[in-house]
Amino acid sequence: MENDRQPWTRAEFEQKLREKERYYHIHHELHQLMHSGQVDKPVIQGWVANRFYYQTSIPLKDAAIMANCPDREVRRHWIQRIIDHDGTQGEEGGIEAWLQLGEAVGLTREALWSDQHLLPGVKFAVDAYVDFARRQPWEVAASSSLTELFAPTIHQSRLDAWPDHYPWIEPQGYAYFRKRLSEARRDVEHGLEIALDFYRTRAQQERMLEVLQFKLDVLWTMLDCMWMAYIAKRPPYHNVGGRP
Ligand SMILES: O=C(O)c1cc(C(=O)O)c2c(n1)C(=O)C(=O)c1cc(C(=O)O)[nH]c1-2
Repeated sequence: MENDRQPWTRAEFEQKLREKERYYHIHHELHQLMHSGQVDKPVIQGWVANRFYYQTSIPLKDAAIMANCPDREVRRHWIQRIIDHDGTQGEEGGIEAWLQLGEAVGLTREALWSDQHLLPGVKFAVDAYVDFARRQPWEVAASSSLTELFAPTIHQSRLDAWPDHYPWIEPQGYAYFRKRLSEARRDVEHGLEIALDFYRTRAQQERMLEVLQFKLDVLWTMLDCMWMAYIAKRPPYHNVGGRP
């Protein structure tokens, strides 16, 4: 029977989470094209502009988790994620670093802040992530951030491959990816601890795999939308004269 099944041990459960790497957006064809130097400037610009919406939504997502969390110790820890992105006096943070990435690929700050390049499907996917964090128990929402288990590899791969393929990108643009290498590892340590403590029964553990899949779907869907717009050159309303 469903409830009679043994829970996975912590090590087994962590292994199951790590196996989800197979669906990480590092394997999306758009990321593969970007990684192998096969996209042109407008594609990189489109990706940077659309991802900006994700970057600016992450602190809203983390604030929603904190708003639902009665545990002071957890909040003391979790607040660092908001500071990482929003910055603080003397330490500008990830959103500023992403704006510099925008400038390094030839976009203005105004273009990023105005969302003028933001595709509706990317917006829907990112909003679904923030909405999930607002509605779910804080432990569940917290564990959905665990796609970050796989993020240092993708950040490192950009640092390794992009300067050769895209020499026109100004070097200061890479600070964001460098900064995230250590931040993501630290976030994952805390996120894993929460998830491994919270999901105890086998049914709960399996539910956690679905939560992680939801987050993988968010990331994958963002790239599907960008693929349609920038690779297939079929942005929304392309056959009826473009967006109003
Ligand atoms: O560039 C990427 O591929 C990537 C992926 C992810 C992720 O896996 O969610 C994050 C980030 N970057 C990132 O920079 C970041 O700050 C971040 C926060 C979170 C989160 O869910 O709380 N994911 C990610």
